[in-house]
Amino acid sequence: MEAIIKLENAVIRQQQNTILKEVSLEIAEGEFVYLVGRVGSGKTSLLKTLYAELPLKYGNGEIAGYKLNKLKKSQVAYLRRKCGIVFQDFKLLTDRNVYANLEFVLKATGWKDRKAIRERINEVLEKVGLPDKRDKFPHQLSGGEQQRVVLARALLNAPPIILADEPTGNIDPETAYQLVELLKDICDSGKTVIIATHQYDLIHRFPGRVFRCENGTLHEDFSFALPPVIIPETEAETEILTEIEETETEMEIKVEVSIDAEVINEPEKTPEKDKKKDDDNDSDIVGFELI
Ligand SMILES: Nc1ncnc2c1ncn2[C@@H]1O[C@H](COP(=O)(O)OP(=O)(O)OP(=O)(O)O)[C@@H](O)[C@H]1O
Repeated sequence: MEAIIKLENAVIRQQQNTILKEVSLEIAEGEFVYLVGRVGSGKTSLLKTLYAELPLKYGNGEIAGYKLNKLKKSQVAYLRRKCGIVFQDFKLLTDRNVYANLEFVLKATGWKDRKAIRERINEVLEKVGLPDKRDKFPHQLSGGEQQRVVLARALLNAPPIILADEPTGNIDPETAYQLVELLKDICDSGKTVIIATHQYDLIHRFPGRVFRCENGTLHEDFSFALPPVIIPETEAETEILTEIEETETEMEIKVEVSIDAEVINEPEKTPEKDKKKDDDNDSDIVGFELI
């Protein structure tokens, strides 16, 4: 499939400082992608480069058909319409309710017809599961609900790409799962989703491609393709998992004991001349006899 995001030997910079270099990646339409890495490793800078808040001066980059290194000022707004942005610092406007927050964005992007605006706002609020919160002000919503409204706002112009920087940063684990599940559903409807996160449990629960910012560059990280950690949701699941863990531990102990027994019962094979040396090194076997 054709890549909707492409970087080739790109240098990601903040002011005059190089944050990441030799960055190459290709992301296809409809992919679910995580960006991980330590604090300050360059995740936000990379996302900001993708939506042209930071300029790309060295290397090549293309997003939704726009060439990042040859971008004209007049194209920036059009490129940004291709990206729904869920960033911590793109907060909701506190002086107006949810509906007015969303209406503001639609009007700013050229929507005029009141009926069409109302229908679109109802659609996105429905999508994020908040149709009954349209009249609430941001301070009347929980952190998770506010993040959903931010996501609804990102979806307004039906962008093919969603860029989310730590979208679950300030919300509790269960609400975080619900938000990422929503992002996954959005991805399954054909959009490309990139999430920068420190929460690896999200990756195990909702697998995707993972890229890691490390040592001043970016590489794809395949270690998350290991079997997922199962997180119990109900008391019954917790009991089953505990039982499995206990059985596994019991089996491990049995195996260890039988191996120990074999070691202890094994006939002496050491030639006489080496016996003294072996005896000196066998303190661990003496320990087994205590079992
Ligand atoms: N506006 C700025 N001006 C100069 N340097 C900056 C600016 N913003 C970030 N940096 C620097 O760029 C580097 C990468 O920061 P960035 O925010 O991209 O990292 P990050 O991986 O997103 O970190 P975190 O996990 O904390 O969000 C850091 O060394 C940071 O200090």
